[in-house]
Amino acid sequence: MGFLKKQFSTYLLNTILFEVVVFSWLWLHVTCLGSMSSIAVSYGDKGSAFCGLKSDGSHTVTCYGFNSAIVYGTPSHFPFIGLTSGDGFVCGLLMSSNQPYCWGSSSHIEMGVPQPMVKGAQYLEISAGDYHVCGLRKPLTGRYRNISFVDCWGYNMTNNYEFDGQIQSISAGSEFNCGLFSQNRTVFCWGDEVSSQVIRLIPQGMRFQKVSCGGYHVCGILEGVNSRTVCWGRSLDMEEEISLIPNQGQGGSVELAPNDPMLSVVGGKFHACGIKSYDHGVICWGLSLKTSTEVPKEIKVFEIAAGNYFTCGILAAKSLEPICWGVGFPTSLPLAVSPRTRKCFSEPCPPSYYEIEKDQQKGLICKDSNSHLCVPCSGVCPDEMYEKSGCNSKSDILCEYNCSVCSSPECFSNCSSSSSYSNGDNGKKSERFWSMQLIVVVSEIVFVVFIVSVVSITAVMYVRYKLRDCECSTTALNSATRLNVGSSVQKDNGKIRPDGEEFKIRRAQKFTYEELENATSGFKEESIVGKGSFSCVFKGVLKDGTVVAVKRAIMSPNMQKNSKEFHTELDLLSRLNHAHLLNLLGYCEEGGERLLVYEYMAHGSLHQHLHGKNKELKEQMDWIRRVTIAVQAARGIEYLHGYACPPVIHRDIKSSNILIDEEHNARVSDFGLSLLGPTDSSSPLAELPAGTLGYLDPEYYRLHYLTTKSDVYSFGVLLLEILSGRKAIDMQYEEGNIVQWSVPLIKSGDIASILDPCLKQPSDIEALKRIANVSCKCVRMRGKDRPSMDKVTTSLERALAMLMGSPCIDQPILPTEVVLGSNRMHKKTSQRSSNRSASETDVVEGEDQRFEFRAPSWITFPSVTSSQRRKSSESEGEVEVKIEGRNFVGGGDVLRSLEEEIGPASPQERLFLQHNF
Ligand SMILES: Nc1ncnc2c1ncn2[C@@H]1O[C@H](COP(=O)(O)OP(=O)(O)OP(=O)(O)O)[C@@H](O)[C@H]1O
Repeated sequence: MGFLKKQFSTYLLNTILFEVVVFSWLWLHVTCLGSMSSIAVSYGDKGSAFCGLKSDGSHTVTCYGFNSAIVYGTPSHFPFIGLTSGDGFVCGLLMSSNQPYCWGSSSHIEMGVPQPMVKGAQYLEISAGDYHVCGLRKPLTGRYRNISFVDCWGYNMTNNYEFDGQIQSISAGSEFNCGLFSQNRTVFCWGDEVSSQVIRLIPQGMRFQKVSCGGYHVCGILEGVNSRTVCWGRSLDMEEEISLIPNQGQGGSVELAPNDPMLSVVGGKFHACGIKSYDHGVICWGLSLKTSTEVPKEIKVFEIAAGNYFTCGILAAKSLEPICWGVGFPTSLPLAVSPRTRKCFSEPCPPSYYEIEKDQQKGLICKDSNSHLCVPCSGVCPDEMYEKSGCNSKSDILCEYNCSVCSSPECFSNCSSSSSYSNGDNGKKSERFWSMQLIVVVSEIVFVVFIVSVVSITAVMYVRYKLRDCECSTTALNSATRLNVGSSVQKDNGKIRPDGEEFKIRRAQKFTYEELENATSGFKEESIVGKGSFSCVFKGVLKDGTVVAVKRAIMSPNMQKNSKEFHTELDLLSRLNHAHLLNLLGYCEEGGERLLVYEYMAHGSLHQHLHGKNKELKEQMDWIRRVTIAVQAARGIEYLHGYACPPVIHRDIKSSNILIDEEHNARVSDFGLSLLGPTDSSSPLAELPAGTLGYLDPEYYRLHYLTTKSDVYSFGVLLLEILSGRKAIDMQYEEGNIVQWSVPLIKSGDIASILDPCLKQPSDIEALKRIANVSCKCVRMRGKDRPSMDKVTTSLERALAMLMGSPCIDQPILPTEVVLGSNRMHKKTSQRSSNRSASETDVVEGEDQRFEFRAPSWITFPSVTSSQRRKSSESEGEVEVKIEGRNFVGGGDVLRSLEEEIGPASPQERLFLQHNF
């Protein structure tokens, strides 16, 4: 960008040159609503007025305008040092006594010399606000030289103010005043702060040349060659019922001063204007009334003064005549005003002064007609300009834009506009300029686009890099689920890879078949601890003495299915790590053998405890232990949904998949049916739903709409199982389906009748009531109406705390042992909060579904050979029905309520539902 600009600048330097004549006076007094100057403008109900010191050198004042009290009350014979004005009045600093003298129609300012007056007080400067005027006393000498006094008269201000330190100048705002300390050049303000806040907002550590107040703001010109302007305060009085618009080309806030170097600034009610130091042009900013006239273009002025909504200046080029803009200014001003800085010399102007040209001297008379009327030369040229010719007795310094270092819009526009005025081949130069400018603009756009692209690409790559583990995992699973058993190769995106080669097995150890055979004493019958749909589970002892459970895939004709589930579980368990998930220790894959090695769960499954023949075992499962297990299982599932990356939907939550370790902690097991998500939510479900009868989410079955809420449904059934001690489906009862039986009872408030009769009811069943309510919400027909697992966990934790008699049910009793083996990119946004109110203990209604998706196309459900299978658990001989298809028979009311909620079922679905419920 800089390179292009440089080329452009060089080009401009060679082709464009134009000149700007700059006038400047080294010292001009600042004016505000009424700071002292050779001109003053009054405003208010009685009309505006313009007063100026006559140009004949008499220092007497003449006023014009609509306020007759000012115009006719003008003390025309008193010479004044300077003038100031406010709402309906004008004051002048008398040359004879250095005291203020005021006239006009103000009810706050006395006509004549304002009283009370400190005897003998002489003033260096006076300045008027809306309804008051202040005078800066001449500096004291001797031991009081470091004390300054300011006397004020008028509304709310009549007082003598004492300040430590010498004050260089003062300026009055609407109802406040500011001063500038001579020594450190800092600004201080006093008076009413409420509407302006100018005291609080004073910029710290800045040194000012001048300061000037407006209605509710202050502007100061900073020290230094740049003479930058800084404004602060509130430009807008909220109580004003007037419509204000930003000044043309400038921001709406008066605090946003332009960067141009300034000679002086003045403040109106909501606006400010300044004289630019390099060309004496005027620039205004802030807010003005809609009907305001703009600053006349290309005027050059010696001095300016601001009223409330208008500003007046003394034209430098047109016989020193006044000119005003804004709203409500006095019109037809025939007055020529002498610049306060003019001097008459008998000799030609001395160094740093130059003579005002004769044609501009109309009306400006020196006492001696042979004298030379001189004014001070301007200071130095601003940054973007250079001094083309210096100050001499006949002319001011001449500054010219240095087009090679343009940075401001003014500089650019001046440089460009000058091209059309340069002599010779003007047209061509202009054309070249604009074509060059076009090139520059296009180049800049291309450059910006390039930078944005580079930054975006870098950001995307960085994010991808950070997410690489997550993606890898998906890929691995993707591959795993596509694996074809029976052939030693698999296809993935057209690439042929050796079977299982790319599995990312991190912690799982690879065992030989022989090792596991030895550990289980040759897989003998006595070692079997359980049987699943596709596997037998054996207890075994490894060489190092570790007791393990070895899950051996049943050798079936459907090898592809076995292998698929084997790899799904292998892959999932390898990447998951949580205190309440069953840990995978290793695996073996040799020939047709598929074996997974787990930690051994000494106390079997929750199903065995709840529904086993051993009554003692069931009774051992007291309420606290049951709810503890529920909380732990909930945490495990919550981890799968919220923390695992990618999130995992278990799909087969049931009591036989909740195992219990030596310390009676629950572990969620059996990931054979688990799916990873989320992925492309628009992908249709590839195959049929799977799960276990009684636990299966009806919405998932009906609509194939798989979400984490499907697990929530199953978990709800599990909770009902824990509370009632009944199986999910138990045909020995009239109401065989646990949901159908218990939910109406819970809803009617009859909790006691669903509680397990094997256990004594706790004295306070409130905790169990809460759990029952949670389970009801979990088994709602629509997934989106069910709570998320984190909400369920929180509710259960609180219920457990209650059950254990914890004084503070907001604090979970069990530590949350989330061991994050996978990254937390998918960590839920709604973290459980321990400081929720007790009223929130119930799960939130209408919870959003965080990982709602349709199963992606790459997921293949276990293929179905039989629509319904019976699985016998070796250890308990119980019967559990597992479904993977739709061919079912049976009946029930649930179907009706489901139909009411999610629409009528197809004949096939009706069969399933009738059978299932
Ligand atoms: N790590 C283990 N420690 C002790 N017993 C276990 C272990 N894993 C499984 N079991 C026992 O083996 C039984 C069968 O487990 P498995 O995970 O193979 O099948 P399932 O989940 O019960 O049935 P399905 O696979 O059809 O869903 C369990 O119910 C449990 O009793």
